[in-house]
Amino acid sequence: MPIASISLIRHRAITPTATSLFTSNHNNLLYRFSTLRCFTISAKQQQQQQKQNPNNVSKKPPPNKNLLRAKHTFKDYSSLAPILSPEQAPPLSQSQAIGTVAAAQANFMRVIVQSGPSRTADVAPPEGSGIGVELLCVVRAVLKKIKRRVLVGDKVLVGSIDWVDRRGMIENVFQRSSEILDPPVANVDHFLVLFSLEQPRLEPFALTRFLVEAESTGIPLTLALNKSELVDEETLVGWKTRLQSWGYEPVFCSVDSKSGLDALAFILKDQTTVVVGPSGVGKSSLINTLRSSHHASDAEEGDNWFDPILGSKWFEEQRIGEVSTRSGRGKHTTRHVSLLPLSGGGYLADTPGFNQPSLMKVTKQSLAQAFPEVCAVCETLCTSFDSFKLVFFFSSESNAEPDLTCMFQLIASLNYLLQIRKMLIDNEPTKCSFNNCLHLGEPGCVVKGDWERYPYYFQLLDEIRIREEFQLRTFGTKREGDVRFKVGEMGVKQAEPRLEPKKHRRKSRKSINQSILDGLDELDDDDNLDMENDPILRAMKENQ
Ligand SMILES: Nc1nc2c(ncn2[C@@H]2O[C@H](COP(=O)(O)OP(=O)(O)OP(=O)(O)O)[C@@H](O)[C@H]2O)c(=O)[nH]1
Ligand SMILES: [Zn+2]
Repeated sequence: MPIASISLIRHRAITPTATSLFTSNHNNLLYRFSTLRCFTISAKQQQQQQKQNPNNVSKKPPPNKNLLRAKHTFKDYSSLAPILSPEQAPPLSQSQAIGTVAAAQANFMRVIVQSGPSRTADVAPPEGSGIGVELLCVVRAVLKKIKRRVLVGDKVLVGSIDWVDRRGMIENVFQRSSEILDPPVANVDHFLVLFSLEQPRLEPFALTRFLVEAESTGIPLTLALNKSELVDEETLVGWKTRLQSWGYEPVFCSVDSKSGLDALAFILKDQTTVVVGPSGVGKSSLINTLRSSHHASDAEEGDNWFDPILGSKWFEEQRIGEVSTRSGRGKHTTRHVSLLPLSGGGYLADTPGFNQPSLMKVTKQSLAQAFPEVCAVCETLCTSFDSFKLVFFFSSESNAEPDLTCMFQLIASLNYLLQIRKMLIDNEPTKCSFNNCLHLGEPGCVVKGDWERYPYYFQLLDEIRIREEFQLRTFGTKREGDVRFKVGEMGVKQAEPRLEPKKHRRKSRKSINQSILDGLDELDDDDNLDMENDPILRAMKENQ
């Protein structure tokens, strides 16, 4: 604590705005050092600019001594920079490298580093060889203090690397392109929603739940149906037609008869894919088969694109569970997640034990957007709009003389599409008379109940409504993440801990779920609900 107080006093000399950034909260104080880092960077940049362009010297203000002193004072925190942007390539020392967190175990993270400065050839892979090295890393304590969480899938800056013992320390995290909660994985590019046609039998409502959960993240998904050898051709065709009407093109596969696996391997290449689906459908079996050299079509036999630590086992075969003969379900219980490197490039994450999508991120208003069949018209138009942009781009890039007639036609059509798009955006997400329409037969609603999954939509909407009402009572607002983002100095996005009122500790998910269940019981005998005006309750009554 004394160190923090001294820093605060010195910092007061810098600038009044910076002083106001400080609070007495110790966590916040630590976080603010990262803001301070921006000040010191800009002072350095100014100096560099002056060196490069000496004519400008007189126009620039003299270097602020206080800023330089601040830099000196906080040099111990020099690597606590703002979150790094994905394209950023910070200069690396001999003991630093950039890598991907592939697994988390207790206090250690396994990081596969790919890029780094030129290092001694016998301990580190040659630069540009494409071969990664596994390092066992701890997370720098100060990152934990400011709640800059490191997740599996994160791109990280590793420092203090001992290339012989394969140890290092995660010093900073790059900004994520995506983040999912169940299981917690960063930078996911793709979901593989895997179900089996039999053992356990494909259930349309369970499938809908998984699809809705995946759709709600906005991350692209592929739907694959395993154990296809257990059903006849007629069943396959039936499911294909049915799923097409939901807006999906399923990939049929069978780990046992090795069918459909090349198509899947092609789809998964060079992406970080999370495989989701109920227990017992064959997720682990599929992952093991796809990772075996037999199915890495582009990789040479035995070609391991990363060099594991001697004796480490986390990336080896996934455990395959038995299917319980009584329930037809799998028996997995472990809940941990690792990114398993695919030999041809990319990663796969298994999700054992994450068998019930929580739908925590789905709201009443966003639910309809997770059903592709509801906004099918909208999507077709948007897709044609995007391909149109592409055509336009190419024609203007070509070296040939521009064909004016063609160009005018293009512009006219572009205008037309823009108008349609505007119309759609104005009416998004529902195209109904009022934009918070829940499609439950409200006046002016264009979505009728004539689609197969309407009852599922209805059921999920009811579930989400109950949860939202409970959250509103309990937390006063809808729950959001524990970190909020602020655009700081130089437009850099920075994470800031979001503290719960009164308590500075986050409740465990288990206790939140438990309190939600308790609350739901209370809610059932509550008569304060607005029965008259609630569209879901009204529609339920009408459907009875
Ligand atoms: N008939 C048949 N059985 C399969 C196929 N693929 C996997 N299985 C079997 O299905 C059972 C469950 O497979 P797992 O890979 O453990 O399933 P999982 O989805 O990973 O299950 P959890 O780990 O519990 O989430 C195992 O007995 C597999 O041998 C297939 O294509 N056909
Ligand atoms: Zn509507």
